[in-house]
Amino acid sequence: MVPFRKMHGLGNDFVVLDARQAPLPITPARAAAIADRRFGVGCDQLILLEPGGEGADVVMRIRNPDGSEAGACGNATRCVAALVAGETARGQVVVRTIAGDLPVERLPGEACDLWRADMGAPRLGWQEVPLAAAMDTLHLPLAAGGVADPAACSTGNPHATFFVPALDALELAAIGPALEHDPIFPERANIGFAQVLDRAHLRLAVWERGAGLTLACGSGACAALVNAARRGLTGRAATVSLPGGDLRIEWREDGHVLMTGPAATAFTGTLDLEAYPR
Ligand SMILES: N[C@H](CCC[C@H](N)C(=O)O)C(=O)O
Repeated sequence: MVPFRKMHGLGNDFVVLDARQAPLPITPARAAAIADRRFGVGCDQLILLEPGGEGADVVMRIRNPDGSEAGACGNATRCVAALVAGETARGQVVVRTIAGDLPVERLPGEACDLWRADMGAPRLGWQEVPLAAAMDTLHLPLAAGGVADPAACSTGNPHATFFVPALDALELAAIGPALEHDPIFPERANIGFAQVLDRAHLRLAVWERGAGLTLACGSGACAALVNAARRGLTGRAATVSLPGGDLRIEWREDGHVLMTGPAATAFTGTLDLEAYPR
């Protein structure tokens, strides 16, 4: 039996497995089976912890419920930092991902601690998102289901942000899949739908690559603020209100994006890996 920790960031939920002491055989098929909400434990992403090494406290690998690996997961970054900080009683944790090292700082709070992750600088070039051809990443020639003209960037994973007048008027589950899989995104993309409430407040819902609609998407909130600021719709800092709650996002003058929000453990348990497909 293998212990796991069920965590979430604003309801974007994770099964966290710990392979820091010994490797765990987690194939894409096994990750998908564990993430299944009926036949497995159920989660938006499966998070595998590996030993950190020089300059990082922990390595965080990220698998979507379809088994695909992602380079970033903002909400899980805060959760993993909270888990490691709880073990070490330190207020700073460096989480290493395949897209880079993310320093996270604990912000002690009355009701609950908040965690501020430095998600690094967004990648704004078409090849960095990536997109299928050279184009202006501020205005993509893409439209579907009543939305059009998104901006795109990478925050360690690919994001497109559509700016819409009324989020509630959209059937996101109807239009998300086709946009996620549009050939303009050679690695697919996370699709954000953002409503600008004022220059310091966005509403956002995200159809996540490999996962579908989630209650929150940390990297998507970072991408939405960056894309909004690039278009002059907001300043360089805003509250991003997602269905699961609020994140504070700041695109610092040095180019780094800071994401501040909560992290929580819902429960712990054990699972029999051999009961899941290899
Ligand atoms: N579905 C995303 C990974 C999870 C991102 C999200 N849960 C977050 O908090 O950033 C992708 O394939 O790039």
